[in-house]
Amino acid sequence: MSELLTTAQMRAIEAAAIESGRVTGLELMERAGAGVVEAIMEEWPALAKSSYRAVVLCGPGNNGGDGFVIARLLMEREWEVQVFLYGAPETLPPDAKTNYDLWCRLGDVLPLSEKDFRKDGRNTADIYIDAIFGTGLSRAPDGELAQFLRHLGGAGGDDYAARMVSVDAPSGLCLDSGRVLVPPPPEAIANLLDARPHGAPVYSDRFAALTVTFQSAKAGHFLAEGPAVCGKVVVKDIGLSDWQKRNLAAKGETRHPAKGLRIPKLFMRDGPKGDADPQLRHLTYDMAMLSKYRGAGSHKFTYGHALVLCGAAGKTGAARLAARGALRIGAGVVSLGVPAAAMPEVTAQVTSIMTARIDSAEDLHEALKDSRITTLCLGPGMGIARAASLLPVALRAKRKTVLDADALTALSQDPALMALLHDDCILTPHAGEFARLFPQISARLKALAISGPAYSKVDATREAAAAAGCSVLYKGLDTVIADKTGRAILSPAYYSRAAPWLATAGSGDVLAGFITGLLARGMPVLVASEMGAYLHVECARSFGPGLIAEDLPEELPKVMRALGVA
Ligand SMILES: NC(=O)C1=CN([C@@H]2O[C@H](COP(=O)(O)OP(=O)(O)OC[C@H]3O[C@@H](n4cnc5c(N)ncnc54)[C@H](O)[C@@H]3O)[C@@H](O)[C@H]2O)[C@@H](O)CC1
Ligand SMILES: Nc1ncnc2c1ncn2[C@@H]1O[C@H](COP(=O)(O)OP(=O)(O)O)[C@@H](O)[C@H]1O
Ligand SMILES: [K+]
Repeated sequence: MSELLTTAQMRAIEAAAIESGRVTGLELMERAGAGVVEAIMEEWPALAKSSYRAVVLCGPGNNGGDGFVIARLLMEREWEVQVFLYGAPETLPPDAKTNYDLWCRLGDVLPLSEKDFRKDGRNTADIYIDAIFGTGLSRAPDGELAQFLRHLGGAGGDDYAARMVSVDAPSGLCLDSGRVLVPPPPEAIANLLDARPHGAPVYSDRFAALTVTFQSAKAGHFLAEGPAVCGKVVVKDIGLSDWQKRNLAAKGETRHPAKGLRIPKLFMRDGPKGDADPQLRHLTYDMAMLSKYRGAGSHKFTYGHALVLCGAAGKTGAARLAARGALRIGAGVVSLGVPAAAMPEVTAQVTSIMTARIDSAEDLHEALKDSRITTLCLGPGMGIARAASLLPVALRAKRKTVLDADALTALSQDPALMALLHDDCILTPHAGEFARLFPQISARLKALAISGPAYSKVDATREAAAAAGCSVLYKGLDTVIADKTGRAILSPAYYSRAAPWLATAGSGDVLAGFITGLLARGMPVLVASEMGAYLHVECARSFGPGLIAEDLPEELPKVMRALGVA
């Protein structure tokens, strides 16, 4: 687990460090610049062996200040360095101005314009440093600057991405939301190189080969367009971990010393270890905790009985996939609740999964008299009408409940059903289902991001969970899981964890099954959901090309063993 920071949290941590008197802003800037140079040499070891040519593009704030440090450090390595500045030197903040002055003893600074930049073959450098905007981006770049960024983004046919190193963020990317900010119409429309219905982003594709950020990755590196434009993200320690740890209030929030803001923390599972933060350990289990008890006295019901409600004949595959996922992940007993007419189809297909005839709400009510059924899963292949008829009984039973697919559609059509959701429910919508369930939140998320911090998928998922009164797992390559109190975990399938083979029919059904199985085993809802999402991606990565949904549960034994589950 690692923590993802918002820009406000980063500022709060930096302010706390500087206020302590143990470090100055200038020292932090020097460490940041040195971190970028180090990351460049690690990424391209050949560059460390000789002197090359760099172009450094500096902006009007401290991101630009980092740029002047980088320019100086590269020149100390006898590189040829060309520096451009967007904005006036006299308005640079103090630390950036100090580094500007230091650089001016070594070389020139040219005003940043596309014309000057392209003159004299300046697009032939070995490395470009994008130090225009970082965490201080407050609105979309517009006018000539937007034009210039589009040029850097490859709009004019020159391709800089393979040699571009962004400091903290590709300039124009909102580090809270991962949205590339877009200048408002009509200017965006006038500048369109690539006409889109809602205006063109400043740039829309891969922008940098490497993005070097400081202390912790920011949410925007892993959300929305962030991964596409950052290339690769490297985090460099600049010595703020004491303050990052201390800046934690009892409920897992960052305090903002200046404004008294309380910002809930955001975690990302990026490995099998869960020990992110002592105060949140209950949320962040190690994978090893999936092991089954080795001593005497445990039996199948120790690991819970999950009931997966199945749809009509010809539509039972989705529920069977979910049930198989729940069983493989370690639920003690898994049953399918099957309509009579679908029973022959289901029984012909399953062996270790049990079946129970459930035609009606009364049948479900009867089945739930068995208190050993701890967990329910409704939705995959169920049909909307069947979901709507079984949901009232299922929700009133107050078991741990996973709601996916048709159950989500049924919920979105009936506010009375929504009102029955409770703490132990988890909704697992993809973007289309999310839009049906939470149309206003979804519209806000889809709107153009013009100013920062832009509304993010984390904001949207937290808001949806609060509105629904239960937990929500909003699927995608940047899956976000939140509970109604605002606790949130990001489960990305990006960068080194990319899992494109998951884009296959039925993979969402298996995810619902994984979460169902973990809930049956007794895990809290948020833990089961984030662990299920993590294992889902791991199974896809482990299997690789050719993956179909059936393979996901079958890959679990190998994946769990590799993650230390005994
Ligand atoms: N916070 C920290 O702990 C540290 C920050 N450092 C660097 O400082 C950066 C943050 O510095 P700042 O807060 O000065 O912010 P930035 O340097 O990212 O940008 C802020 C400046 O850009 C202007 N601006 C914002 N959006 C604009 C737009 N669309 N068009 C034109 N101008 C725009 C603002 O008015 C302000 O002058 C970080 O990204 C990082 O690179 C590092 O030096 C080390 C430590
Ligand atoms: N390209 C991709 N990379 C990583 N994960 C993906 C990708 N495409 C889809 N997924 C994941 O696969 C699952 C698909 O679920 P869903 O949309 O409900 O599909 P289905 O209904 O076919 O099962 C989600 O967990 C989603 O996050
Ligand atoms: K930048």
